Amino acid sequence: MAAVEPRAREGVPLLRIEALGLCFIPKRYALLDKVDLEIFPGEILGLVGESGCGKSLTGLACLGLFPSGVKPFSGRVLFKGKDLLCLPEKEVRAYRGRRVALIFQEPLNALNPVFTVGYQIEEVLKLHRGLRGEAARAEAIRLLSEVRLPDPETRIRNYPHELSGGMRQRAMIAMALAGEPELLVADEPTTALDVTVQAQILDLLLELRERRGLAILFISHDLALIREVADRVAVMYAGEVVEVAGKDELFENPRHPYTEALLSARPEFGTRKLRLLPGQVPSPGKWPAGCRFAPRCRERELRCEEEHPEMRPVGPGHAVRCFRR
Ligand SMILES: Nc1ncnc2c1ncn2[C@@H]1O[C@H](COP(=O)(O)OP(=O)(O)OP(=O)(O)O)[C@@H](O)[C@H]1O
Repeated sequence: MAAVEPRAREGVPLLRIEALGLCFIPKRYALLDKVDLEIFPGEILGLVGESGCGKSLTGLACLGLFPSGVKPFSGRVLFKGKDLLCLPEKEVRAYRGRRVALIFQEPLNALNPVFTVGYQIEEVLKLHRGLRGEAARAEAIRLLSEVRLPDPETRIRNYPHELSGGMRQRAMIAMALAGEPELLVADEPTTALDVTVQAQILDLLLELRERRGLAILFISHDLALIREVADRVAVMYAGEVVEVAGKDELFENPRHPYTEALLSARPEFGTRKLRLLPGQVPSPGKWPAGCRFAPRCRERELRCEEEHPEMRPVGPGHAVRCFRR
């Protein structure tokens, strides 16, 4: 796999999430609370945390998408300074796919089984770039070869079920690129793939970032993967970001006890031993009043159980939500 050079955060963020809170309306409890994130042009931001921490909801929010029953109750989602939460739905639709695109674990959920791969990519080209007929077909073939789908002239006539898992993932990436987005939200994009195909898709994403200057929000529960691709990393726990830092800084100098625990929960090299974190992420609606990680934290003190910590800078580009670090 190609080595990734760490990047400096340059200029103004492409996307800035500010104090975003999401509520599950039927039960009236928060799913995300005061989430802050910045994604800079051309960078890969890794978003990591255990299942249920809120990674996917944060990823969807980058597209101004909220599952049914889920509504924002605070904050802003600014793309180049424009708040998606305040735009009329028509404008948000034009933004989705054109400015920001989404790929996820299961391409069969993104690709429609009754249309050919080519037809579906051409539909995006028509919608977002006004391409039709021969021009659209030629561009669809070019996109499929850009994502290294073998024999794109033939594959374009295939239905999704006629492709292997890795090929479908490539076709979904080609569809995501069709609107020429500046940001790609990749939600566990390689989790369902076997290890070899996984490495090929990661390489492809790195290549696309180089060639297109694409920024990527790379969501994964797997820190080893994040380490391969990300420039910076944000760690989520129970609906909030608890640590953010440059990749090397986070891996070499983790500050939050949760980040440390996640790092030590990785399988040790050459063994199959996995040190698991005791306890579970508290469910939404059952977050403790103080630090949400306190019940699982060996270093907790009285203050951690009583007060909710805010994010605090601890070094250049490094912030942590912990009183003790
Ligand atoms: N449509 C929904 N309605 C109600 N609750 C939801 C909905 N979607 C997500 N949640 C809840 O919000 C919390 C965060 O979910 P999210 O899918 O963002 O977590 P995640 O970190 O991506 O986890 P995973 O890795 O398992 O996908 C979870 O407790 C989940 O059960």
